[in-house]
Amino acid sequence: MSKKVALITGAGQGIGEAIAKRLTKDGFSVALVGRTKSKVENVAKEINDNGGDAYAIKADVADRDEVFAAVDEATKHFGDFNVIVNNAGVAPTTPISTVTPDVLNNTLAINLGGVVWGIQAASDKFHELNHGGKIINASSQAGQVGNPNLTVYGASKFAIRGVTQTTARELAKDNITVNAYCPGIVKTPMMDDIAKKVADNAGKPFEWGMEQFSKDIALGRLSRPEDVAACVSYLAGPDSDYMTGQSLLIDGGMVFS
Ligand SMILES: NC(=O)c1ccc[n+]([C@@H]2O[C@H](COP(=O)([O-])OP(=O)(O)OC[C@H]3O[C@@H](n4cnc5c(N)ncnc54)[C@H](O)[C@@H]3O)[C@@H](O)[C@H]2O)c1
Ligand SMILES: CC(=O)[C@H](C)O
Repeated sequence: MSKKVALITGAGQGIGEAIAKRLTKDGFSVALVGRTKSKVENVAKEINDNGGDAYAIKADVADRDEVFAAVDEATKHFGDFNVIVNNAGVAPTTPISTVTPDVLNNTLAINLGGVVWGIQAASDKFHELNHGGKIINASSQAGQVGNPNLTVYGASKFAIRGVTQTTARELAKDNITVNAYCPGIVKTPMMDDIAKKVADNAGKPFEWGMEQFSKDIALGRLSRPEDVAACVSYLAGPDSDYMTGQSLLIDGGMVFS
């Protein structure tokens, strides 16, 4: 039986890389999408060198045409298309006084636009292939509770939960599920960058910046990209066939009042 095909955006590092490797372990062929071709090519090579079936595609998720082209290219390469993980995102640190039209528009174009174009391209492809599929979106704990200094980022992540619910209701009749994952504080370049900027703004060391986000974690440790990938593995697999419109909080034991 041929392998199922998953496309992961932002797969050149961090959580996206971990998802690509986990879905490979789960038996998927994986298309890795990123703005920087060399980054996704490096991850694809590592996966293929270890017996996987990976293919790298350059695309900017803020560009609707490039997202549609990436889904078409993945389908042409592998011969089918079953799962999309709209993982790519950016996380500017924006105390409210610093928000500019460019930061707002650019962040929403990537974090929200990238998810909307991914949902649109994937659902169109599932209809064309005359079968259902799974759409999985990256939200965040910052899309469940307000984090100081993350107004723009948090707004985009709250929005993804709404888009997940609306499109889940629209697409359910075609056996297409739409869910989101909401990681807590995960040790990746994105999180390091946020912690550094928050610390710099306060004139404090990097460790203080990270502490501002990790002090609420009951387990007392940051999440790892592979912890998030385990949740996406569930959402991409048959055990979640009955679920849609959900935003799963994988918060590393953060306890929200
Ligand atoms: N790290 C965390 O603590 C955390 C927590 C909750 C949610 N998330 C979410 O998980 C996802 C991955 O986060 P991460 O920590 O791995 O981030 P990261 O910055 O380490 O990696 C993100 C990847 O996405 C790519 N990317 C960014 N903009 C793109 C675009 N326009 N087109 C294509 N690729 C693009 C980047 O090049 C990078 O390779 C993001 O959506 C983020 O919001 C992260
Ligand atoms: C701070 C946070 O929740 C991440 C970046 O989504």
